[in-house]
Amino acid sequence: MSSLSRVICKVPGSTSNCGSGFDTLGMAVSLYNEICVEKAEAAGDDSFGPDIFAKSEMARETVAAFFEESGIAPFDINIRIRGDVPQARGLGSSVTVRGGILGALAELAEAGWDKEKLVEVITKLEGHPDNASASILGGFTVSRFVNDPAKVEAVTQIEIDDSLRLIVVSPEFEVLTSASRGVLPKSLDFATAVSSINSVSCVVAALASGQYESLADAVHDSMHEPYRLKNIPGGASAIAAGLSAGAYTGWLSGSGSSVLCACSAEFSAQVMQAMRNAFTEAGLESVGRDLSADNTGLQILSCE
Ligand SMILES: Nc1ncnc2c1ncn2[C@@H]1O[C@H](COP(=O)(O)OP(=O)(O)OP(=O)(O)O)[C@@H](O)[C@H]1O
Ligand SMILES: N[C@@H](CCO)C(=O)O
Repeated sequence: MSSLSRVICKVPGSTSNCGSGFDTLGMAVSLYNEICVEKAEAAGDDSFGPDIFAKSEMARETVAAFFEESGIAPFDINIRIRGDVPQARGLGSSVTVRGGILGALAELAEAGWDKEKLVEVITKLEGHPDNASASILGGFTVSRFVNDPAKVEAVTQIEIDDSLRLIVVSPEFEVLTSASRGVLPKSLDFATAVSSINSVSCVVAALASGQYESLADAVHDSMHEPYRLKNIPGGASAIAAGLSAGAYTGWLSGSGSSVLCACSAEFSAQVMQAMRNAFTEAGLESVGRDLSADNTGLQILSCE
């Protein structure tokens, strides 16, 4: 057993799918949670945040997965979380929780896990790799799987510079990913599949080449957004308003409820205002954030 008693990780939130890149594309964003894992006997005060272990089924499931996967004998811990990633808004909050717990526990128990191992285990827990790859590795990520999205085979990571602004607007209500996956169709017709391949290829080409202006009008998703956006009042209008105000393109962030428009810095203020107005017109309060990509991913902030 290591002599460490407390480890703190910083984990960025993420936007996923990026249009039609369902379960495949993700991007870490400059919005963070910090997760503190401490041995129970070393428990500090609650100034960092309250211990969530007893209250959070997700935390307990993640801790159990760590001990099972590592083969290390379980020990008692406390888990504290603080930060700015809103829960159940399509910004990968669940991965910040799972990633922070696993990253900190792996240090605390000297499990020798690298970031690829963290992505593998989080992907198994989440059932898909898109948010996990982005938040742990940073940047824009393309995750490879064959048939089973819970089993990630490889990840390509691409740095995105901060000239690309990510205007994220989150309406006041939560959408649970598990529920939002339930509204999706069982099959798609051939024309929809072809159009989705075209859209997602254009997004990947623009982001990989750094020619962000070729994102213009790139996202035309008919795989998941139409089914989900109709349950988010103002969501489709917010993306359309952002495009009219000068954004290159826009998408439903993850499974929602946040929507995102990508633009150059000169348009960011007007794009955000237009997007927020669309939610106001739909009768919803919203929070707007002008973000960039995070190219670092999970970081260990301190080990004591
Ligand atoms: N700060 C937090 N503290 C405790 N639990 C959290 C926290 N943030 C998220 N969670 C857990 O994660 C759940 C939300 O996960 P979910 O996958 O539904 O949405 P998301 O990860 O925010 O969005 P998406 O997967 O679409 O990007 C919450 O219901 C809660 O169980
Ligand atoms: N690819 C996932 C991301 C949200 O967790 C989905 O759209 O359901």
